[in-house]
Formats: sequence, C-alpha cells, structure tokens
Amino acid sequence: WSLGDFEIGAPLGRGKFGRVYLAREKTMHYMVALKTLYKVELVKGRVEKQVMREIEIQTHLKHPHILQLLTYFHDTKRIYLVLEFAARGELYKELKRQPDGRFNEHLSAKYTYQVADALEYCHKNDVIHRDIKPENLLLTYDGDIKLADFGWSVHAPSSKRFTLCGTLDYLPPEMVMGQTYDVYVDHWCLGILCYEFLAGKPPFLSDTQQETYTKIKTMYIQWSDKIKPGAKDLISKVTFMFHIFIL
Ligand SMILES: CC(C)CCNC(=O)Cn1cc(-c2ccc3c(-c4nc5ccccc5[nH]4)n[nH]c3c2)cn1
Repeated sequence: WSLGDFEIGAPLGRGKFGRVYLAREKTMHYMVALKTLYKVELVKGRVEKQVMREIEIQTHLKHPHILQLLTYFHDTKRIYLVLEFAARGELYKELKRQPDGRFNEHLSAKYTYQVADALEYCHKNDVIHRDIKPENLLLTYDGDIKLADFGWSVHAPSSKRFTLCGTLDYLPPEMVMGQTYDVYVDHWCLGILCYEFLAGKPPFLSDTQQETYTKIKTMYIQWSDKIKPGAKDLISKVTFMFHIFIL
C-alpha cells in the first residue's frame, strides 16, 4: 500500500505525533481513518520503539469492539496507519451531546458491556489497555463501541511507570501509588467509565489534582443520585472488590 491508493478527506483529529484524516481507498471506495506519524517527531519524542510495539500489539488484536489497525506503510518522512473508520466519531462527544450530559441505563449498559467484551479479549491476549476513558472510545455507524488508542497498552503484568498526562480521574490507586499492577487496572477504569456514563462526570472529579489523588487512594466515591442501586452494586463490585483483593 502507499499514499497514492487513497483519496484524503477531512481531518478527523490531531494526535500527539500526527493527524488523522478521513480517507477513501481508490479501488473499493473503502472509508478509513488515515493516521500520519512524523518520523522525526517520533525520534525526538523517543517513542519510536513504543509505536512499533503498539503496531505489533494492534496487528494481532482482532475483535468487533477494538478499532482495527488495517495496515500500515511509510515514506521518507512519515508512517501511515490505516485504521478502521468509526462513522459516529468520539463517544465523548456523544456523551456531552446528551440532553443532561449522561446516557440512560440501557445505553450505559450496552457500552459498558462492549468495552468489557473488548477488555476480556485484550486480557486473554495478555494486553492491558490502561487508558480506558470516553475519549478513547469511538462509535460505529450502528452505534457500537470501538476501543481505540492503545497509546499506553503494555503486556501484563507490568510495573512500567509512565508520565502522567491527561485526566487523572481514571487512575486506579495502585498506579497513583506507583506500585506494580495487572489487568485489574482496566477493571477499575471500566467501573469509572460506567459511573461517568450514568452520572455525566467521573466519580473523583475534584477542583485540584491533589483532591482527586486523595479520593482515589481512599476510594471515596460520592454516589450521584442518578445512579440506581443496581448500577451502584455493579460499579462497586467491578471497581472496588478487585482493589480490596489487591491492596
Ligand atoms: C501505533 C498504532 C498501532 C496506534 C494505533 N492506534 C491509534 O492510532 C489510535 N488512534 C485512532 C484514531 C482515530 C481517530 C478518529 C477516528 C475515527 C473518526 N470517525 C469520526 C466521525 C466523525 C467525527 C470524527 C471521527 N473520527 N474513525 N476512526 C478513527 C481513529 C487516532 N488514533
């Protein structure tokens, strides 16, 4: 494959090391998301090995709720990733578009189930995603979840520290305390994700990072009145039971 096989369309988003464009393969008119990574940027960011590891991980992951890396190629300046196109874009935007900023129980259950399904598959393949949050979930034309952005995935178990960036709201206690962790970090995030679907905001949201840390470490959740007993029971079990077990 090469760039000449595609017609490039609108930009879909900007990543750290490049951009994502809507593109159409010229022969079959197949729609894809074409992500460009600048080689010089990867070398400068000293992430070329990590990107190669991500490509290695993603080419072996095939699951209906994991965004497929269809193929990749490169030219002198750039690496091109041909990714599945998810026609309804970022779930995060869909969540914010809801009248009261949250999903009803039916949609929350559907999305939580589909993410859990994708995570079970990842864990069976010894991959920890580590960065489950609405921003990393995409929606297909049929409204199904595609788990994307394995920017922080590692092979389990791992004690690999990584620089904290983006939201802390999803970090489980053992990562906040820099301990070794295992696939359970994804369970924790799944519980936080389910909470955010139902309440419209993550449970440890605070004015300061320090406050968020403290709430996470003490696992202090202020249950939103929007979360019914059944959902509260599920989230507690998915999120806290494992951590009581681990800690
Ligand atoms: C190193 C490599 C193996 C990492 C591979 N994974 C990624 O690069 C993660 N990634 C996925 C994307 C991405 C971003 C947006 C889309 C979209 C998409 N569809 C949209 C519809 C409407 C508005 C925006 C949309 N974005 N479909 N597929 C995508 C894929 C960007 N980075």
